Amino acid sequence: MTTIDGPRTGLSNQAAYADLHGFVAGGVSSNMRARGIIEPIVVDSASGCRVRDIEGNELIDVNMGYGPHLFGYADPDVTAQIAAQFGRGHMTGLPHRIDREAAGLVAELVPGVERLRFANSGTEALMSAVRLARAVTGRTLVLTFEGHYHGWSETLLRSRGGDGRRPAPGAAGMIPEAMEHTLQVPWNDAAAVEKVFADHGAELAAVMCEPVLANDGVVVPDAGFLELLRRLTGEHGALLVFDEVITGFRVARGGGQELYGVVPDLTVVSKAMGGGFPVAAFGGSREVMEPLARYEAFHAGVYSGNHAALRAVAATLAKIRAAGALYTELDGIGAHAEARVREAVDGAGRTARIGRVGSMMSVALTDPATGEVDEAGHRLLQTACQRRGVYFHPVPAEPWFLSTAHTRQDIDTVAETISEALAETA
Ligand SMILES: CC1=C(O)/C(=C\N=C2/C=C(C(=O)O)C[C@@H](O)[C@@H]2O)C(COP(=O)(O)O)=CN1
Ligand SMILES: Cc1ncc(COP(=O)(O)O)c(C=O)c1O
Repeated sequence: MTTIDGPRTGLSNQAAYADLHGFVAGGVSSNMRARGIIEPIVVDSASGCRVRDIEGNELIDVNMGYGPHLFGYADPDVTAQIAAQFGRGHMTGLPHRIDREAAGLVAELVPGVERLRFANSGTEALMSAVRLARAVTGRTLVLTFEGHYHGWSETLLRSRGGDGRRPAPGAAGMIPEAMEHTLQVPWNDAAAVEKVFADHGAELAAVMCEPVLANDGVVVPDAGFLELLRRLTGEHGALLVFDEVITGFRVARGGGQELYGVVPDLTVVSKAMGGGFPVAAFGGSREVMEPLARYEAFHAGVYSGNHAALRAVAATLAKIRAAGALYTELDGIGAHAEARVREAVDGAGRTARIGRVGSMMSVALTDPATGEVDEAGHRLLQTACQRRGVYFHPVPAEPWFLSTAHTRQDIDTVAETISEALAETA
């Protein structure tokens, strides 16, 4: 029986990460996550709000795996149930008794979901949601917003900006025509949205957004903006799609649509839904999902809705549903973090842009003269903090994701570390 925690190799983080590059192209299986590694760190284990690297260092983590862990790493309630499912068979490819419980919980907690399909990742779910919107409306055009990330599929991986608001493909190897059916406008730009509908209203299959932008720092919708999207899509026969991969079960029990009281036609959820297990879902009203119920629209995936994933969903959502004061608690932790980080930055005579909704918070050092994000200064701060036992993402666009595992003392330690690091990097 091989143990999962064999003896440490004795390699340094640097040496182990260099070795890893010999086998995993880029050292990590995501370009997005490769940006998160300036000073190499190779994890040995994680629990609560801490990761331990292979050198034996323990760090307080506020990136927390990019958002799935409302209750911290290795939550015993969820992990015990997933482990038990593996012991009972976790992938038969057949309908399972856990399917009803998991789907029922999503439908109960998310206002806009009556019926859904499960998938393995947010990218898959969003790709499928857009395909369904095109099938339902018979149209192809999709309106997106700058900075909003909807995964890396062929028609959704966009660059910023774009002539005439048509973005360029976001990666090498994408077909040049990949964005032919995609428009993009700045977030919170009501005039630009109105113009798109004036010019293309009859062609639009969908308008897609993160109800709270979380991939370009945390930027909330302007008052009335989501309502504008809801009104215009309704008037023009387009579907409103909320990408709640991050905000779902994070900013409120029912996600951004509950927090802001705007219900989309299609919702995509992932991350917090599975408590860190890879799983996603897209869903909407019975009517919108009917083409899939009749197999007239297409979605597949041999692992979609596998029993381990749905056990993770059922365990996580049952815990969320039962925790009456969860979002008050998470907001309290976030407010404490915001206050202490502001104190640390002010105390160092520096400036920062902080955006926060509940336990999701972006912190970006800024140039006091221009107010623009100081990317280089932020990276220096991040490295200095990581050396002192605190990990946050070196790219300021990536939010902090706090959890019930973060105590006030942990947050105070993070803020004190930032103070020390700012003094060092002044
Ligand atoms: C709002 C939103 C997301 O934030 C999102 C994924 N987010 C991230 C993906 C990362 C990665 O590919 O390693 C890490 C983070 O940059 C980011 O949170 C996705 C794609 O989900 P997935 O990565 O599961 O295919 C869709 N919508
Ligand atoms: C040969 C082959 N390629 C691709 C896929 C798609 O993989 P997934 O279902 O994980 O998306 C499958 C799934 O059965 C397959 O058999």
